[in-house]
Amino acid sequence: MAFLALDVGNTRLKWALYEEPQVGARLISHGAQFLENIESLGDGDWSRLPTPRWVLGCVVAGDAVKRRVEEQLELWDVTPQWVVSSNAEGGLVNGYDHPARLGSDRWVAMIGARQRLLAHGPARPCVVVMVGTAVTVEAIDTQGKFLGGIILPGHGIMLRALESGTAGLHVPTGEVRDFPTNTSDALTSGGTFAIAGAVQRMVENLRRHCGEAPVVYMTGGAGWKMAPSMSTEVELVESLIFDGLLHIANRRLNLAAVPQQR
Ligand SMILES: Nc1ncnc2c1ncn2[C@@H]1O[C@H](COP(=O)(O)OP(=O)(O)O)[C@@H](O)[C@H]1O
Ligand SMILES: CC(C)(COP(=O)(O)O)[C@@H](O)C(=O)NCCC(=O)O
Ligand SMILES: [K+]
Repeated sequence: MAFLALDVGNTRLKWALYEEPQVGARLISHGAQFLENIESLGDGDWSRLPTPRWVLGCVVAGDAVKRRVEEQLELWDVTPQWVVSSNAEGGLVNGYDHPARLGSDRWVAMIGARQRLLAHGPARPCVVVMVGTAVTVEAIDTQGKFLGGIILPGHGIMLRALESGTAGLHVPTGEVRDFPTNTSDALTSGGTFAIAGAVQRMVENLRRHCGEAPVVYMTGGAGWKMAPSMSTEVELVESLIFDGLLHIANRRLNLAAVPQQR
């Protein structure tokens, strides 16, 4: 009874097909598609998959993109479910002023992070960094309360903003250097340090608040590029959103399977 998990961000749709909607289920297949290529999924990558019985996803790319994804899902006789951030789910309490306005990708990644943390040891504070189109850095306390988080531009947006707002910054990608001595390295290092510095600051905020050093998990399409340049120890977990979706599906479907009380 295959389960398809979807993560639709502002740049790419990521998908993963599991043998069942169960934590620890075997991964059958996975992939990613830029949003402009969504229409190729139904006749392409997805046409070769075993039919999923359940589809659960998070989408932050807007309603038009969501509809385009749903069109591709018509390949199968399955109604997708989309996560909406709530007051509490999967061991997390949502401290956002308006919980439903929290990006569902952020919520799902935090659920994946909290479950991972508890599976590996005693409860601790946790920072979750997602490096995608935008970068988000979330703070979760020892009890599993999401205290709040920050949103900053991703590498690509920072560079495009600088390119479009100046005359002299059209240069190839550079290297991350401690002391950059050319424009390319200055831009690449600037973006990287902006993200690394923001993470460092949130780690300090959370350590001060909880009185204990947090675990830091990092995920997102550009996480592998950022991880080596962090000033604090981070664990790169590419599957954080899918882990969260599996956990949510597992809980929801098991609850649904409990016979109704009469
Ligand atoms: N193979 C890749 N293809 C495209 N973008 C990539 C790739 N690897 C890393 N990236 C970077 O990751 C970012 C997109 O990450 P992703 O997690 O897909 O974002 P989102 O969830 O916002 O769609 C891009 O800004 C790009 O810089
Ligand atoms: C912050 C985000 C833009 C991140 O998007 P992404 O980089 O994953 O494409 C997305 O989670 C979003 O639109 N959030 C809604 C606003 C909020 O979380 O406060
Ligand atoms: K994302």
